[in-house]
Amino acid sequence: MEKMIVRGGNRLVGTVKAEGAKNAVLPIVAATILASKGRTVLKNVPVLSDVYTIKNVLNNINIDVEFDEASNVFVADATGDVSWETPFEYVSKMRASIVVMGPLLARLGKAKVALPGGCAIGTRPIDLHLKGFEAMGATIKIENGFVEAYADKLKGARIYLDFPSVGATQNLMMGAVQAEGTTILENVAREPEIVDLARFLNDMGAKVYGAGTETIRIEGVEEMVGTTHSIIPDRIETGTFMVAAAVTNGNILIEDAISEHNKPLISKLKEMGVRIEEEANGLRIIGPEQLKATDVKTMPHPGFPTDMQAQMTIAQLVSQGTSTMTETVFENRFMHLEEMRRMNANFKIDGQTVLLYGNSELQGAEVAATDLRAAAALIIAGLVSEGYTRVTALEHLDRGYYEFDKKLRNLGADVERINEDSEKALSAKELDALFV
Ligand SMILES: CC(=O)N[C@H]1[C@@H](OP(=O)(O)OP(=O)(O)OC[C@H]2O[C@@H](n3ccc(=O)[nH]c3=O)[C@H](O)[C@@H]2O)O[C@H](CO)[C@@H](O)[C@@H]1O
Ligand SMILES: C=C(OP(=O)(O)O)C(=O)O
Repeated sequence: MEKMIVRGGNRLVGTVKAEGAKNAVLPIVAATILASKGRTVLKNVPVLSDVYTIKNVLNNINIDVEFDEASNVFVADATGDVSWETPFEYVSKMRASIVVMGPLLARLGKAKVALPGGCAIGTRPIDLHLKGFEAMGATIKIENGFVEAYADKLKGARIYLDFPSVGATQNLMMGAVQAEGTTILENVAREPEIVDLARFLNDMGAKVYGAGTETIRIEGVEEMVGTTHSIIPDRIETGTFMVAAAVTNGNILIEDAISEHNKPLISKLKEMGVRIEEEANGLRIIGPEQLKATDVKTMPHPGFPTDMQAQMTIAQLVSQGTSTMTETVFENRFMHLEEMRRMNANFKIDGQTVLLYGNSELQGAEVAATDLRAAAALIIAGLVSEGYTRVTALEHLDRGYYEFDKKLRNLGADVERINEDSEKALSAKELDALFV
């Protein structure tokens, strides 16, 4: 097992590049199932453990996949006999695996997928996905932890989502591309990752209109064909570096960052005194000497993203004055703050809202990542804490951040990723020596 050791106190200065977006690539890889003809070539695919999980899911259903880490190119050939069953092993590892259901149902008329269950951030049901498939004529059976769906041919339908769920929007879009007739999806998710998926599907031959708005219309087509597509930059990885620069009084350029995708975060950071400038090849972030307090509420896009909530709370903790953070998307996403208590953070949780008392004098401590964004938030906290912070459970970090330690080090942070056992043997002097 590995842990991240962070020594606080350094400003982040320099250039960092945004990877391809995890939350865009996962459904897009699932969509390659639809291509009964031709190979699909995906570019700008990030090297993340979640990408390997979805790759394994595809391998398991007889799709040929190759991923070249050096070039970030992922190739999928789904022209063979695709199987309808995806094993528990991968779905249990990564909830996003559920998005193979729509493409399998569209292509084969049946799909069997392990029920994903909840995770550290909330219960995460899939009722909206299933209700949508039912409205399109599918029969759903839930048995022994698996959900099975059958429909000789899905039929176009008008479906209103009770909540603009990202996964349900993607699953239903992919189910509808080969359905009979027209599907209208209302109150859908509007995230940039939905738009990227729609572009990809359209390049494969689909007729998807309105992605990025509240209503998506899909005209069913007969056939989907492999294509070439480049994944959009990761707005959450970008946002994570924006916050890291903001709290360290840093000055960094995030190459390939798209400001349009990060509007709510940019607006809040500006309110806190951060300078954000658009440059030809990305976004420059200049953190102030002292951040100002601000109140934030997470919402579906174009609201403030829940995936930036944990990182933002660290900025709020070190800002001047009291801030609030209200989490409306997931019911249990303040777990990182319980860890932050060990780092001397001062806050009070009241239901969905946390009151963050600023000017916290954060102190290094040993803390465990409870989920992916908690991992990034705790490491950012380490950057502005006195002394050493040790962050464990890095398997969460690796789901969504490529070489996070190396990228931070290149920006001047004192961060080392080492084996937990070897760290136990290090004296204080040897720890200091890690960073000279
Ligand atoms: C791989 C991926 O893209 N993951 C993102 C996706 O997750 P995911 O697609 O799982 O998130 P959803 O938008 O579906 O979930 C949002 C809320 O809706 C609820 N819900 C969802 C589906 C359903 O059938 N019933 C239901 O009640 C969930 O429990 C949650 O409270 O969007 C989330 C919200 O922006 C992000 O945090 C995740 O990073
Ligand atoms: C919650 C996240 O991802 P997932 O939906 O894959 O758990 C995330 O990316 O922050």
